[in-house]
Amino acid sequence: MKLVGLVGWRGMVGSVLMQRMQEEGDFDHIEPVFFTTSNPGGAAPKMAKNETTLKSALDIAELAKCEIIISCQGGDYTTEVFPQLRAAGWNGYWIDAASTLRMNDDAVIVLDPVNQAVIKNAMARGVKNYIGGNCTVSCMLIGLGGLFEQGLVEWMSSMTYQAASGGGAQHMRELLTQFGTINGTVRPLLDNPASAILEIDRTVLATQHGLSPEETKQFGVPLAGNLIPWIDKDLGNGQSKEEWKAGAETNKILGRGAGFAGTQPIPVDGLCVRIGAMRCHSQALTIKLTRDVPLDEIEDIIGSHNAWVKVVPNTREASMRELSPAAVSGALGIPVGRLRKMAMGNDYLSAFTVGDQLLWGAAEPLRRMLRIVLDR
Ligand SMILES: NC(=O)C1=CN([C@@H]2O[C@H](COP(=O)(O)OP(=O)(O)OC[C@H]3O[C@@H](n4cnc5c(N)ncnc54)[C@H](OP(=O)(O)O)[C@@H]3O)[C@@H](O)[C@H]2O)C=CC1
Ligand SMILES: N[C@@H](CC(=O)OP(=O)(O)O)C(=O)O
Repeated sequence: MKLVGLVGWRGMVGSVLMQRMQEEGDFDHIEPVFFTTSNPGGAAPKMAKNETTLKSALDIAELAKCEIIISCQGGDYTTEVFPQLRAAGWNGYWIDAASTLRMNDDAVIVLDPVNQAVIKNAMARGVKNYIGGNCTVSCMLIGLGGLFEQGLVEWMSSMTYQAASGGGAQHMRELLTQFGTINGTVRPLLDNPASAILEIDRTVLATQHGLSPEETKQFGVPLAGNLIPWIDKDLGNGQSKEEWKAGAETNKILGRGAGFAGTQPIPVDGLCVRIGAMRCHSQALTIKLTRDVPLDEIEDIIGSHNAWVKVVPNTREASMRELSPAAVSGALGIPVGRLRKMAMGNDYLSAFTVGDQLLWGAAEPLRRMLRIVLDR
């Protein structure tokens, strides 16, 4: 059995990956070696077989024994360790959740229900670096992959509603702490049915403005009862890095644009907004179709693309029940709804989609890439 190094397995993304690997029986097919940056020599988790102690994730010689390494440890780790490993002559498969290597020429962004051909082609060429995509992009493509596959997207605008988990575990905790503080200050008023709603509102606002530096350490500003219309770095041209990824990564996943001779990129752009959801990213999409296709055909194309996408009828009841973070959290299904032709013309389509950003947005594409490598 192949030695598979697992780095970052106890973090938030890593824990979801471990859970999915157990559910799918992936450990039956590998000899796992668990690495750590903080506790070398400690006990490996129960999925360990022969190697029951944790190895140092900075030990290049130990890492190099593995034929495949999966890292969910983060970008700083990849930046530090990956070049050293390759410099030491390691020629194994590197499968990574971090964005560090995504746009490199010798790396493929993996989302096999959408770009299996790109992955297979790269494997045939000897490419060894397979990187999970940005969570918003991956969830969008599992939902709308059918339209891209059929060449129906001329351009797309995505307006996102991204969960706290995108920032990491501490961000989720901070969101809940803020909700708790705010609730605490208005609790007596809420308990009194005769209290004035404007007083409650004033108290909430004063509490948001008065949150301590400790309570806004991760986001920098309140997120509870609020939103933040900027995610990731400022690129200096008015666009956030998260917004740039939508176009850059979508096209790379699809095998279009720069690096893919004879293809033109599909413009994908919009605004990325952080909201107070826990772990599901949602997005409202405006899609300019390359031609006017009847709505029932569009629903068929979207719904039949893969096993996880589900078309939600464009009704109030179905949208409220099936098209929300609370409905989708913890599951692999990607609902797509609010499908309708827009006032701008019959070749303008609206859509809304929601995805668990820790599953299709992070862990699942890596897990499936491991199986592709094992099955090759
Ligand atoms: N968060 C997200 O939504 C997404 C993240 N990613 C990528 O995945 C990387 C990892 O993200 P994420 O899982 O959120 O990071 P975490 O902060 O949850 O975990 C990263 C590492 O922190 C260490 N750690 C320290 N304290 C703890 C603790 N109390 N519990 C668990 N681990 C701890 C662990 O390393 P050790 O065991 O060595 O101490 C762990 O592997 C990101 O940097 C990013 O590159 C990709 C897509 C989405
Ligand atoms: N930036 C995403 C999470 C993430 O980790 O993205 P990436 O893998 O592209 O760095 C968010 O904040 O929601």
